Amino acid sequence: MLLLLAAACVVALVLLLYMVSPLISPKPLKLPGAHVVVTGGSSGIGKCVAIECYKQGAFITLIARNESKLLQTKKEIEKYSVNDKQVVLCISVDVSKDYGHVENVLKQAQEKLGPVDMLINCAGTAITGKFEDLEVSCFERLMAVNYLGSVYPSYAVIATMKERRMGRIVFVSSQAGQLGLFGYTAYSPTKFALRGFAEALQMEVKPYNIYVTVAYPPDTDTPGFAEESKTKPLETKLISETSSVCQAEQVARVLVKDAIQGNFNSFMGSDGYMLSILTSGMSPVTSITEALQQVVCMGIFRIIGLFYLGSFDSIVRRCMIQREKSENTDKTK
Ligand SMILES: NC(=O)C1=CN([C@@H]2O[C@H](COP(=O)(O)OP(=O)(O)OC[C@H]3O[C@@H](n4cnc5c(N)ncnc54)[C@H](OP(=O)(O)O)[C@@H]3O)[C@@H](O)[C@H]2O)C=CC1
Ligand SMILES: CCCCCCCCCCCCCCCC(=O)[C@@H](N)CO
Repeated sequence: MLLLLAAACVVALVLLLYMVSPLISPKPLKLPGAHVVVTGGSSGIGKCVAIECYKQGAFITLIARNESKLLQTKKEIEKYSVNDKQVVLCISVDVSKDYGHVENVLKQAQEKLGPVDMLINCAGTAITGKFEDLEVSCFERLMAVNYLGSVYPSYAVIATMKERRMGRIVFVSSQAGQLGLFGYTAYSPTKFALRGFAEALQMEVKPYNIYVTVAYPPDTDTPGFAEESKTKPLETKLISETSSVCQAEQVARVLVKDAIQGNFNSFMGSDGYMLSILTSGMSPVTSITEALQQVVCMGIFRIIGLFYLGSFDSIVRRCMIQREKSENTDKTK
């Protein structure tokens, strides 16, 4: 009897250890003196992320295509220096085209500023429209920029990070990478893809003390967002209004904090919180409180989510009826 009890205790202890081991929080990354690479660093969220890291004492490499925009942003960032050693390096490259090119420029950056401590994959773009209205080439282009454009820089830095047994890699997904919405047939899959990639990569690199973060920002006031809004279908606009437009500085602050702490999930606001719990699936956890919240809240958030889905369906239906009506009146004219 005693033996049985002892065996049960051992089994319980082993099970507990298995459950708790993935919950151990990593040691925060120290930003002062660190080398942070930000792709898409010349505009919007990427620019604010670069400023946030620079303010905390990091050395920055900005990556984007347009050189004059890069130089202008470099000047802007340099206003926030906290010591006279800090450097902002600019590199013009398309992250989505040629892997060899991306590898070369990252090698150059590491020769100048040392090995990369944190890579933030922010380069990306959105095209919205009804499925049949989008050109087929959009699907390839968005996958290339948003997905492969994050894989290539990560591939170029991972070996050194593993050797050094430290590092952070951040992927900027989107709330549209947590649920598919009207108008986002080309964009959403690229952001979902980042999540799958990040989960697989995190499992590989965790024993090397490298932590991966996926950020899911809501609509954010940036030049990219302004551009996207010009051609957005009415349905997408109305559905998106469910959650408010954020400031890029705010998104950047949260993202950098989560990346430093090594949190897998980075979200903002109350719907961001609900979505992240609801879509946590088999993604890694980085704290016991996070795990508990997922276990307790998932069911109730699903119920709330069903109301959201109902309202989205009704928006789409109303827009369709409206459109058909106006088409009919056009015909009778
Ligand atoms: N704004 C929003 O509402 C949201 C945005 N996001 C995501 O956040 C990221 C940043 O968005 P946002 O700040 O709005 O975008 P912006 O359009 O304002 O900035 C995009 C940046 O990426 C660079 N970039 C674009 N394509 C490439 C490329 N092929 N190679 C290298 N650099 C490139 C741009 O520079 P250049 O053109 O000179 O190359 C620019 O620096 C994107 O991944 C976006 O999907 C996620 C959720 C919401
Ligand atoms: C319990 C569940 C709550 C669910 C709330 C859902 C709210 C949905 C709003 C979706 C907004 C879409 C953001 C896309 C942003 C983006 O990536 C583009 N702007 C890129 O430029």
